[in-house]
Amino acid sequence: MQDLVFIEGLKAQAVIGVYDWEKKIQQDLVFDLEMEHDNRVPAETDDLAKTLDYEAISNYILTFCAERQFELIETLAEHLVGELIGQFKLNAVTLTLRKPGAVPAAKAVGVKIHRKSAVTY
Ligand SMILES: Nc1nc2c(c(=O)[nH]1)N=C([C@H](O)[C@@H](O)CO)CN2
Repeated sequence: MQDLVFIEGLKAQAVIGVYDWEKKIQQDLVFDLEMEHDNRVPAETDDLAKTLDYEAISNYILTFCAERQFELIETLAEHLVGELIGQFKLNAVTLTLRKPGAVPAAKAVGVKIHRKSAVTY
C-alpha cells in the first residue's frame, strides 16, 4: 500500500515531562502522522465515511493531549497510536512527536514510531 493520509505540524498542549516542574505546566508538542489508507476507495465514492478523516483524527489527538498526562513522550506516543489504530481502524501509522522547547539548543527533539494493526481493516 503506497497511499497515505497525513497530518503535519499539529500543535497540541500537554502536561508532559519527567521533572516535577513539568507536571505543573502545559508544554508544546508537535505531531506528524502518516497513516496508510487505500485512497482509491474514497476517491471512487466521493464519500468522507470511506476516508481516514484527518480533521476527526486531529481533534482526537488534541483532546487526548488535553486529558492525559505522561512523563515520557515515548509513553504518550505509544498510548496515542494504540488508541488511533483502534478508534479509526488504521492498518499502519508512523508518528513523529516533537517536544520543541525541551532542549533550547536544538530545533526540536522527539521520537518516531511505526506501528501496524494486529488485524487488517
Ligand atoms: N527520550 C526521552 N528523553 C527525555 C524525555 C522524554 O520524554 N524522552 N523527557 C525529558 C524531560 O521531560 C525534558 O523534556 C525536560 O526538558 C528528558 N529526556
